[in-house]
Amino acid sequence: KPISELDATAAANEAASLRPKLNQWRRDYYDEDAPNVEDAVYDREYARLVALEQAFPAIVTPDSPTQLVGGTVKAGFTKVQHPIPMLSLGDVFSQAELQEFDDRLRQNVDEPFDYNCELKIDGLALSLRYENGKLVQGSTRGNGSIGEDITKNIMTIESIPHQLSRPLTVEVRGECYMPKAAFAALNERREAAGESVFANPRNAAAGSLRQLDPKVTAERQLSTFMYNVADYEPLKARTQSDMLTEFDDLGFAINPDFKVAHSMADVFSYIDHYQNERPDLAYGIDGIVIKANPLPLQRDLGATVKVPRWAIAFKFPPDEQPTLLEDVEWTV
Ligand SMILES: CC(C)(C)c1nc(N2CCN(c3ncccn3)CC2)c2cc(C(N)=O)c(N)nc2n1
Repeated sequence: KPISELDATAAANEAASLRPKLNQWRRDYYDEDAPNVEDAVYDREYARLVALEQAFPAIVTPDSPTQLVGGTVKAGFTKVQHPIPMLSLGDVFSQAELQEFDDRLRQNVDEPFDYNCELKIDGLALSLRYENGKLVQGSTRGNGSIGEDITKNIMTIESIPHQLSRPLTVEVRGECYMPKAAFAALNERREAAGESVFANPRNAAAGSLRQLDPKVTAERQLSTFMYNVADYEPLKARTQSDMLTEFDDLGFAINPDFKVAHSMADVFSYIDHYQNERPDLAYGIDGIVIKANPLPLQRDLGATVKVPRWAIAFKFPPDEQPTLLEDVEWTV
């Protein structure tokens, strides 16, 4: 009914029925990173509550989502356009398919080249923009072209430098993840507090990054491994492996387990090694990524609609049953 036809009691009753729904939807959206309702529905119901409370200020309650820190709950984060899109990755599921990727690629490239092998960290892709060496913006990958501005949240992540060792203007991309031990401890805390637990470290990282309140992000022990750049220009590196080393020099966290492969035999032994090593890693991985090592070759080969011709992910079978809390090595 139009607000003008309501009296204070009717308005208070309607508002009282809206609040728990909106609060639950918000928790699902921001904590679980698993929205249970379309943004449009959330926005419509939220707008109705705001209108009711504006028409009848006496019905406002402290737990109303309209009363949250920093004024009204924003229906979402500010959107960010990625000037250079964040690509997806093609994937293969067997060494035979990987060999086909290599055969196909070498048909189009006459000079020999190495691959750089990297662990495929199971987290959330993000992009960090620096101007003259100063961190100015952090954003999620989103759909590759439009992401969310999470600058305030990523400022709380220790492994993300606020100032680079050189005054570069560069946009660096990587993965934000939650280490397995931090994930287990967080779920233990949430379980003890009667809150819902996260299904896996990737959801926990996503939910922790997309918190409206940066103070919550700060206590979630997130970390990063950076692995790509929007534009190679500002860097000295001429290969993927040198770029990772240069990222380290600049102050970024990179995954140390990368390895240059001079043959597919090298790639296969890297895969076998980390397929065995996987349970002992401090963080989740869902495969490995192999990339043509020469950066000029990456540039020349470019990408198809959304995936680079010069890189492919080899996916492991889905993780075995998640580690039961009792089995986790507790780090005090
Ligand atoms: C720069 C390229 C495109 C080759 C690239 N893309 C990646 N990803 C793309 C797909 N991504 C994605 N995410 C969500 C939805 C669709 N695609 C998530 C990142 C990489 C991810 C990792 C990693 N996880 O450790 C890595 N070492 N290297 C990557 N390299």
